[in-house]
Amino acid sequence: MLHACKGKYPETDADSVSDPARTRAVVEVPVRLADGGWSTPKMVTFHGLGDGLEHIALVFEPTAAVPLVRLHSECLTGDVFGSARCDCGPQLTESLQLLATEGGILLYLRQEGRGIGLYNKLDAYRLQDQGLDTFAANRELNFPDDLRDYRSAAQMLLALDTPRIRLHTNNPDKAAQLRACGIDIEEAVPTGIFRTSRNAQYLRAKAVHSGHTIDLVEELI
Ligand SMILES: Nc1nc2c(ncn2[C@@H]2O[C@H](COP(=O)(O)OP(=O)(O)OP(=O)(O)O)[C@@H](O)[C@H]2O)c(=O)[nH]1
Ligand SMILES: [Zn+2]
Repeated sequence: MLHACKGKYPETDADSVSDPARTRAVVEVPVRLADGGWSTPKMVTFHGLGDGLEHIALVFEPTAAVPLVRLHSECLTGDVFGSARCDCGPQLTESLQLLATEGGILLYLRQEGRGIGLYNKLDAYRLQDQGLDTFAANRELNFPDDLRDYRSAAQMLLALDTPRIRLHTNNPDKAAQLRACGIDIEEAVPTGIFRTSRNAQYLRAKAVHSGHTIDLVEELI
């Protein structure tokens, strides 16, 4: 049973999520890995996710008793086109390789632009090109710093019978929100730091404004 958690913005989203979700379909999808090999995780869809979005899980078996789990928020520019403005592409590549090697679950969450959507993210990029950092650009567009709410992720984990996890992230908000929804996080396993001259300011802003565990290497910034 899902812990009744209020989510991040209870004032605008009054329903607490306490209803369980259930899996809908399971299909095998062969995916190409960074090392040139292949893996065939199970792609899982769901009924009853609270936010109504088409999130998917990729389950790499065999999973450990306490599996490694990556919550990856959608980034069309980085994940699909390899944009160097952020670190999303390399993080996705890293997590797929790791999960294929040791087993675990990737939740691919349809939270483009930290929840503001693709067009708004591209508007925010234009403001960043004028000098605002990624969080100030959100605020200039009248959005909060980060709109993501992970209640559906908690529902997905419980539907997969995975209430206890090791979470692959540098983002403390992901762990805090999952815990508030009753997910037991045994350990936060940090992701790699994929810093380049093009994304250094983006990584710096994440460390400074949202507490990501990313070392600041000032000479690159
Ligand atoms: N609003 C906004 N969103 C961005 C920007 N750059 C990347 N994103 C989004 O940020 C999110 C990054 O997702 P993740 O990599 O899962 O999350 P994270 O907060 O970086 O945390 P970890 O990678 O788990 O440490 C994606 O939804 C991207 O689309 C930006 O400049 N503005
Ligand atoms: Zn990105």
